Amino acid sequence: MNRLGGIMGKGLRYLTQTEAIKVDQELFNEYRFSVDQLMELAGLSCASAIRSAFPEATRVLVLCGPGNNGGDGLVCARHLGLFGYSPSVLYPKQPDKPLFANLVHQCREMGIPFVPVDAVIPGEYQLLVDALFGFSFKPPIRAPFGSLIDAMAASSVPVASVDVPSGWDVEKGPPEGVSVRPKLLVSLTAPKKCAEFFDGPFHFLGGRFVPQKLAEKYSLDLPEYPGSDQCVRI
Ligand SMILES: NC(=O)C1=CN([C@@H]2O[C@H](COP(=O)(O)OP(=O)(O)OC[C@H]3O[C@@H](n4cnc5c(N)ncnc54)[C@H](O)[C@@H]3O)[C@@H](O)[C@H]2O)[C@H](O)CC1
Ligand SMILES: [K+]
Repeated sequence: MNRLGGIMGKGLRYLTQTEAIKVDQELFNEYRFSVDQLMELAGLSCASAIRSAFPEATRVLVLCGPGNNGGDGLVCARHLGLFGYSPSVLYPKQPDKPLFANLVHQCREMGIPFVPVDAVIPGEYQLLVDALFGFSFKPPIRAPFGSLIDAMAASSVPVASVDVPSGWDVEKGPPEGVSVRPKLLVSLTAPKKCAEFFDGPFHFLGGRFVPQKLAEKYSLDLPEYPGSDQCVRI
């Protein structure tokens, strides 16, 4: 156990950006998972970690980016709704692909509001879910995301980051100056190198879909997930 009650993996490995992309590609190509399958489990694990870390929050704003990290955010929003939270989604750049259009449709049909894009995040939320960028992010940030990341960084509302705190270099961590400082980080599959700079109280591992053979190939040495839980505190 670590000082905050989490389970320490013996030698939990922190992945480089290249390794994270390679593991992801192997899941799709060698193991023939579809992106929908993995995204569903990734987003569910994020919602589960949020339920563990922030059981009292009700109004949650999920900020979704243009890639699969944003897709995880949409799935997470849907599960947060099912868990009894009141999520809203901010989704400035919606890709023109059926996967994302379907996730948006599901959220809308389940009564989840999509809020207009605004650089100012109103104080009516109790939690911000940062699903803007994950392991494919390459600085510098392009519009309109810079102002959103600045607004998140300046907000007094706690932030829960999906996989990588947005705006952070995937390996080198937070940029100089003001940056997003999440209270909760949900590392998916395995933590990325930037997670070594995470200093918030809650670090969870999620994305419980990694085949043993793949974990061994990359020496991931993942901690055991308790029972049927979708996430584990690390
Ligand atoms: N194996 C797993 O663990 C799985 C993780 N999942 C999630 O997928 C993301 C990675 O998704 P990907 O689509 O590869 O990338 P991102 O979402 O990080 O972003 C790509 C998106 O962002 C744009 N972009 C990149 N850099 C910038 C920039 N500087 N400014 C503006 N925009 C930028 C780029 O053009 C793309 O549009 C991973 O982290 C997990 O969250 C899967 O859901 C399941 C498998
Ligand atoms: K993120």
